[in-house]
Amino acid sequence: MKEKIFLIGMMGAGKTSVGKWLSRELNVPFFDTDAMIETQLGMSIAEIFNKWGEVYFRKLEREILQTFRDKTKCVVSTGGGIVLAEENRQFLRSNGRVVFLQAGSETISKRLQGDDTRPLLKELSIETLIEQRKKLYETTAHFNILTDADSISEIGRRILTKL
Ligand SMILES: Nc1ncnc2c1ncn2[C@@H]1O[C@H](COP(=O)(O)OP(=O)(O)OP(=O)(O)O)[C@@H](O)[C@H]1O
Ligand SMILES: O=C(O)C1=C[C@@H](O)[C@@H](O)[C@H](O)C1
Ligand SMILES: [Mg+2]
Repeated sequence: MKEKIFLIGMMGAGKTSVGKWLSRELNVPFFDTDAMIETQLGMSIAEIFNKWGEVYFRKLEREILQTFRDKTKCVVSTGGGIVLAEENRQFLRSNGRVVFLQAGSETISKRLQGDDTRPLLKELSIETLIEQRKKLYETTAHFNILTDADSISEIGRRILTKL
């Protein structure tokens, strides 16, 4: 593997799980932009949204993404809304291979059941978010992988064959 791999997609699509699997398999570092932001601020994503709002969170997200400019081989799981900024979409495509992990709303609802740490889901439904973002994920990614039916390792192997 020569490049950075960026995993994009909705919350619950499996970016963190598959990203960790890929990084172990490829023996390269794993990063998670949400976790990096939380570490940097010493606060959870929900706390950041509550205290400073989404606009500030998106600014932090854009800044964190830029730190990958100088990194070599690694796997990066990105926040579900990373594709909302044109600047991020361009950065992702020109700095690595971008994989869209795609899951249907039923799968996502099932995976996020009982998880009340998602600020955006307090205002919008999963269906609405998918509707708003599907095109952005598709046009940013080099290829997509459906994650509804397969295990994390099966998804990881499918990505490796396509890279
Ligand atoms: N292919 C899969 N099959 C079954 N369960 C899965 C699969 N992928 C992920 N999950 C489960 O779904 C939940 C969400 O997965 P994960 O945290 O990897 O998603 P994510 O895309 O990183 O979401 P977010 O970053 O928004 O938290 C976890 O509990 C995980 O174990
Ligand atoms: O889909 C989104 O916009 C988000 C997804 C999460 O990964 C976090 O980045 C945050 O909760 C926002
Ligand atoms: Mg994640």
